[in-house]
Amino acid sequence: MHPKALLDECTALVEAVFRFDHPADAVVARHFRENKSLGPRERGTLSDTVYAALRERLKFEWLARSGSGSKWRRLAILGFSGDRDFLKSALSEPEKVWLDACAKVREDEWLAPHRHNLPEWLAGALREQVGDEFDALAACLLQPAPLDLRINILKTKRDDALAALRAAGLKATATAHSPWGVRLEGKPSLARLPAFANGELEVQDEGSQLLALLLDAKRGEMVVDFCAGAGGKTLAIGATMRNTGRLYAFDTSAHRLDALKPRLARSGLSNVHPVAIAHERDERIKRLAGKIDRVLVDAPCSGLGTLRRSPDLKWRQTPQTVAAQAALQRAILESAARLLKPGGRLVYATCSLLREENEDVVETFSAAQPGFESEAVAPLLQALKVPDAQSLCGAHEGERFLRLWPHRHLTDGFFAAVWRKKA
Ligand SMILES: C[S@@+](CC[C@H](N)C(=O)[O-])C[C@H]1O[C@@H](n2cnc3c(N)ncnc32)[C@H](O)[C@@H]1O
Repeated sequence: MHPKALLDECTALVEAVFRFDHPADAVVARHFRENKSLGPRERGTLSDTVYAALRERLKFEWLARSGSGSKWRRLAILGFSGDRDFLKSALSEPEKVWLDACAKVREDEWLAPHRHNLPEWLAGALREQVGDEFDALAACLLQPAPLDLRINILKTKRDDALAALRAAGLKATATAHSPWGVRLEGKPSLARLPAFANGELEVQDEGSQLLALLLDAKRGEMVVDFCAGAGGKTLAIGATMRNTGRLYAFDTSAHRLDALKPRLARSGLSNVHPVAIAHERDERIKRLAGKIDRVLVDAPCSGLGTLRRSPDLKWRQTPQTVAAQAALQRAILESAARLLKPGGRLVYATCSLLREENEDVVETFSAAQPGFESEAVAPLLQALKVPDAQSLCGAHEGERFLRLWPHRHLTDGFFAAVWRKKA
């Protein structure tokens, strides 16, 4: 594509994504569907440019106050991910002069928001939690996430998977904490690998793998994945159950559960039962009350632990949306808890970094439910032979909760708490 046409296309996509009426990945995917002639390299430039503009929005908007042309074009120029000379061949002379001036702004001229690129309410909440580590956390959230895979333990061993990936020319290493994880360098295309087609590998962040591990579901048990979505954790849990027992995958989105079906077929699991529920108090849940050994509540949340992958969330979430999520999280947790039999394990998890969706929800539940005993996470992970389990649980919280931070653990941000239902 001609440089001028590609920059125009980037500008249009930046404008569409910055309406923030839909998730950025959905807007980008729709643009690609509607423009089938775009090649892989052009698609790469378009999505990288849009994501760069989302990540560094405050810095770019500040720079874009000078210059000419539409704001969206200036953001697209600043975020443009392709070759510099290629970009310059699409620019007018005044734009080239402006871009050179932008490159000369010194580090000490930036104000704090231009460095952290977070809305003030979120920067304040994170600073309160991590203190001196705030700059490291903010810098980490501006980087793209690595590509993690989970091996299907029903079909392969990690060493064999690593050897196969390396033989295919990929740079693959074992993840530091998850026993099932493989981290890949770069953004290789995975579709062509036979190990994907035959269900030996799935894409899943290392942190997400640790949540499924923490449930510790066993052979022959009755287990519920209450907010299963497209089944990232369901697949891992089904494999730990060695394809025995019964694993219900509940979700209010039938659409998301539909996306689980081809993944299930690839995985070789036949113990999973997807069930679309109307809401968390659905009749079908009541029928299973008191019969379940383990329940995972991977609650709908702000997703602010995944900003490396979904930087639009920091602009789409507000204190009001977070408060609404927290209310829903409390309702789901309370309802899901009714499923457990005495001695059963309840795991509450989010991919949020905010106390309001994590510790606060947990404290409210514990106070209202004396029949549930809180269990410290670090010893549970140690028993599961997770290396450095204590370091994943945050010294300040007395190792009670899993607390994964992108800058500390190089995973997405995750939280988990565990209870045992008293006999
Ligand atoms: C964090 S996502 C789940 C991700 C999934 N567990 C995975 O590992 O891929 C939260 C899910 O909760 C679902 N959800 C929202 N409200 C719900 C409710 N009231 N009851 C059950 N699930 C709900 C959403 O549709 C969404 O799929």
